Amino acid sequence: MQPKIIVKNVSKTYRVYIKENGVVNTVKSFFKRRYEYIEAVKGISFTVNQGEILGLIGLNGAGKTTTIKLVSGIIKADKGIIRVLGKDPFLRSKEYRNKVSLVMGQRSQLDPDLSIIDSVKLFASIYSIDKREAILRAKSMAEELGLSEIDLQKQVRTLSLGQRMKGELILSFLHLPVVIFLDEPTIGLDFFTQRAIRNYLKNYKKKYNASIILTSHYITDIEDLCDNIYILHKGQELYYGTIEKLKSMMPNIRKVRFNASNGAVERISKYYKVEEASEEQEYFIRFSPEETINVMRVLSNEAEISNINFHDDNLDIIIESLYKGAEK
Ligand SMILES: Nc1ncnc2c1ncn2[C@@H]1O[C@H](COP(=O)(O)OP(=O)(O)OP(=O)(O)O)[C@@H](O)[C@H]1O
Repeated sequence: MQPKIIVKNVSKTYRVYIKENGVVNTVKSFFKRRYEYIEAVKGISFTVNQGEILGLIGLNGAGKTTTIKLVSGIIKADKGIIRVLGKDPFLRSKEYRNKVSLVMGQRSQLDPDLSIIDSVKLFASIYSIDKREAILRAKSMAEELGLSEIDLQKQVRTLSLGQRMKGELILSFLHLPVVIFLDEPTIGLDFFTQRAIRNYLKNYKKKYNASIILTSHYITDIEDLCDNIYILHKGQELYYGTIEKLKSMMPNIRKVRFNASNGAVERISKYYKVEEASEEQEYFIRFSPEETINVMRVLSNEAEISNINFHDDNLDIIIESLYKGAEK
């Protein structure tokens, strides 16, 4: 069977107008505009089969949202081929729109003045779904997501972020799409809401054999949901394949995170490369499992350590190492 989503050698460059400072320069730029070119995505290729979830991973600005916009047909690629359900998504035919859905975690389709159920009724008429059937679907989806009947009736602007996101999903899945694009669907949500959304997506994929592309900065989303991952770095492919293959490709890495004084860090640095963590006075060392005893010895000899934490070769450590390798 043909993959439901095909992306072949796709590139996208944005042209940004450079605004000059000062009156003279503004007048000059009226005649000769200066532009900067941002190569957001460079020659990316992947496919998504029926019943598959592909996770798009990358640092801020890596090109994830651009990729989602290209594949969903919001913007046009400069180069390459994109096919979704055999069609060019940029043409956005009615048939295509009826089978596809796009959820952007940071942009809402819900009208803040209406309730979720009112929006559901509106969407039902747009997608020509029987109103009663749409309400039944919405209620059953709400139950699965842990959203109460009362929440469905409340004005959207009074709902919490998590409740709104659940409403967003109900609306986006109402027409039972078979291809779904999700850009950071769990952003800013608490642990329980994230889990409810993950379970919902997993069940939906299974029930409707849907093909899904998802971006997320949360490694749990990626590990829990994705059959394949595509790691983007500066608009290009850094890795494409399963999580298991990625783990088997990388040397076994462990990481210890600890708090220590500056003096202690200096002493430990004689033995191991100490890296700064995001929090103040927090540091970490990467090492192979065979070195564990030695690392513990160095740390206990050289410093008064508070708050020590060991991690095994978690996916986040592996991906971080990949990024570091790409920077060398
Ligand atoms: N409409 C636009 N015009 C100009 N440049 C853009 C536009 N959209 C994105 N970019 C640039 O393209 C690059 C990729 O951006 P993109 O939003 O795709 O990254 P991302 O991986 O989704 O980032 P984040 O994780 O921060 O959301 C960035 O340098 C960004 O500034």
